[in-house]
Amino acid sequence: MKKDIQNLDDIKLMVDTFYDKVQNDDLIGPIFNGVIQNRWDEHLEKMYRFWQTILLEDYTYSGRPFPPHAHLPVDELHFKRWKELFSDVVYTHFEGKKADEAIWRADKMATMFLSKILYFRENNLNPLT
Ligand code: HEM
Repeated sequence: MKKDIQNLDDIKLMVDTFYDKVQNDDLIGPIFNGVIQNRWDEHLEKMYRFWQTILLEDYTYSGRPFPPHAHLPVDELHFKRWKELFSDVVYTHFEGKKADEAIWRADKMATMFLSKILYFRENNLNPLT
């Protein structure tokens, strides 16, 4: 039986495994690598803090998640792939309430990011002003 996500080591395993898959994905990998380039360590650190805040209620993240996504060349297909990779990774390693919550939260944020991106794009508005 698998365990649930319980501590920072679990978060690191989830984040490292997920972004490893992301970097090697033919659809979304190039988008991430194009923006992040040689700053992967910094991005991973930030994502540990993000998930630690959400799932462990240890408030180490204080950024604004949406702005870096505002102008990315992405649509529904990219978010679908992101969610597939994420739930594969989470359920490969974990099971339980926190694992389910991670998927649920990611799904809500993906829906929100995509609807904002499309709204601003379709209406020719700048999401960052
Ligand atoms: C196809 C979908 C996605 C793409 C291509 C994408 C790409 C990126 C990129 C390029 C960055 C900026 C890295 C940097 O310059 O430092 C970033 C940051 C981030 N992403 Fe995503 N992302 C996607 C979906 C998501 C989803 C669904 C979530 C929610 C769980 C998420 C959460 C975050 C967070 C929290 C940050 C850090 C924001 C900050 O700077 O504080 N992303 N993402």
